[in-house]
Amino acid sequence: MGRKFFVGGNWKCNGTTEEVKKIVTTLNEAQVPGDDVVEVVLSPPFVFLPVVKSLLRPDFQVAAQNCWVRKGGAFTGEVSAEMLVNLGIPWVVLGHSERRQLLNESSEFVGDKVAYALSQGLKVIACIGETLEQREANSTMTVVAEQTKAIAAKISNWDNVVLAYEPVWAIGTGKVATPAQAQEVHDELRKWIHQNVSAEVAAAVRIIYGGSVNGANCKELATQPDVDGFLVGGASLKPEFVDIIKSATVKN
Ligand SMILES: O=C(CO)COP(=O)(O)O
Repeated sequence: MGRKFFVGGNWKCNGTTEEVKKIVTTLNEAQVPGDDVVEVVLSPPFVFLPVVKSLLRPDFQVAAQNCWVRKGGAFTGEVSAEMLVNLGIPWVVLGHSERRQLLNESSEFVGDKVAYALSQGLKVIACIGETLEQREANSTMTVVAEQTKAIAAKISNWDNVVLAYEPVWAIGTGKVATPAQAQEVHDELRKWIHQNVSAEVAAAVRIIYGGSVNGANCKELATQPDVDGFLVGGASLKPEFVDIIKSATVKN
């Protein structure tokens, strides 16, 4: 059983209603492989989720960029997993490095969020990745294993999890990981999952790459055997996102 290619578009904290509608129109008109070949998930800011969901072609899905760690209640400014389910939002991005770094989300907190979101029926794009300092200190695998372990410790079913390897030094920098660098970490991560979770999960879980992916570099990255797709930031706001979706065809 092959792993279906996965392309996520993380719009981060960008967009106006007009811009959002324009991106959706471009994507709706694009000729791309069917959803039997590639799973496409767009992640607009919370406030645009309803409009994107209502206008978007039915073969594409939507994701929130975060949700609260437990059941909703007196948590001003937060959005709960239950609310996303109530709105028919199937996916959520959790543990993005921008939240880990700027908002001090710890690996344990991210693990708790992943577990709670899954328990409510959401599918999760769980992000991990090392900083430049950590890579230069040769601790890439230690870091991503620690981040993955904090998730593995809290969940027992990985069916609804996509793991996004996003090296922090490659995010928004134009400094994309080489295909060999991405493949090396994805391969190591799969081995870690084989040893620490199970052979079945290791074979089935999709590990996608994120960090300066664009229309020009996506194909070569996609040829790597353990790269099962992408989580795209900046380029997901541009028409070249269509080319990134089309890179799924290199797997077939
Ligand atoms: O953080 C990212 C996706 O979640 C990657 O962002 P860029 O593609 O802009 O580098």
